[in-house]
Amino acid sequence: MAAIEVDGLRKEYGDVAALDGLDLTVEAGELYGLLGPNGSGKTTTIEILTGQRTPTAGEARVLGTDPVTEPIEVRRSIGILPEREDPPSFLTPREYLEFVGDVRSIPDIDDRIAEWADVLDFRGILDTMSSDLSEGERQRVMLAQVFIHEPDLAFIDEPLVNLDPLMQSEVKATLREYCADGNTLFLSTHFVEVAEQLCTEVGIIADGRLRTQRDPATMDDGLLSAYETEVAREVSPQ
Ligand SMILES: Nc1ncnc2c1ncn2[C@@H]1O[C@H](COP(=O)(O)OP(=O)(O)OP(=O)(O)O)[C@@H](O)[C@H]1O
Repeated sequence: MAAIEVDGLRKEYGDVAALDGLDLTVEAGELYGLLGPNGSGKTTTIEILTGQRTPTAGEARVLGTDPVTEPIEVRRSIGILPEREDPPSFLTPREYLEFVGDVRSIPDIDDRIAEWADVLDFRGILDTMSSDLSEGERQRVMLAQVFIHEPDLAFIDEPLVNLDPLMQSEVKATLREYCADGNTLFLSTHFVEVAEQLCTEVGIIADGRLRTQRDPATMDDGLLSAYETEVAREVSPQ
């Protein structure tokens, strides 16, 4: 069974068709990157697949479950980090992750908090109010909440945004390790280099449709060239 299957997904916001017949399949164990320009439909795709938004038409399966009819079941079984999401300003990272532990019924939450604070290097700020954290520190706490319940599949919108180069490299290693253990990651990004360096499979989306889906390592001319061709085709169809 594929981890994610999307068939003819369409989403209209008034006159805007954010998704216009999106088809894609993500096999289990892939580190999948959905790459596309601003406004191409990446966030809308993640919102539908994580049960936050209803499509106008089309179907999807996430770990075999329909996120439209069974959104709570899907959200329980996955990890999610939406774009520009922070821990609550009035809680410390420890309090926030304990709260996540309650919501997700994690019995050994104290041990998991210690483990993820080590992996993502934020042990020193566990008891600092989140309002006093830098953007990169908040991003690391949010990444911890994605993985703390050990989901088989996680969705992350722009995973490396706000992180300094050293932390980007740590997070990339963590994401690769997560997939090497047999789990699946679905990332969205508009950075070609992030997709090229990190992902085992990349789908290029433009104007709400999947243009191509490949392993970037097999692209003779590189991902940037494919991206320019697919996205330029959309901007200038001649
Ligand atoms: N809630 C909304 N109401 C109306 N239009 C929306 C809404 N959300 C998204 N759109 C429109 O749908 C299209 C796709 O938006 P979406 O956020 O999915 O793209 P994206 O690829 O994630 O963009 P970015 O890289 O800028 O985050 C855009 O034209 C956007 O303006």
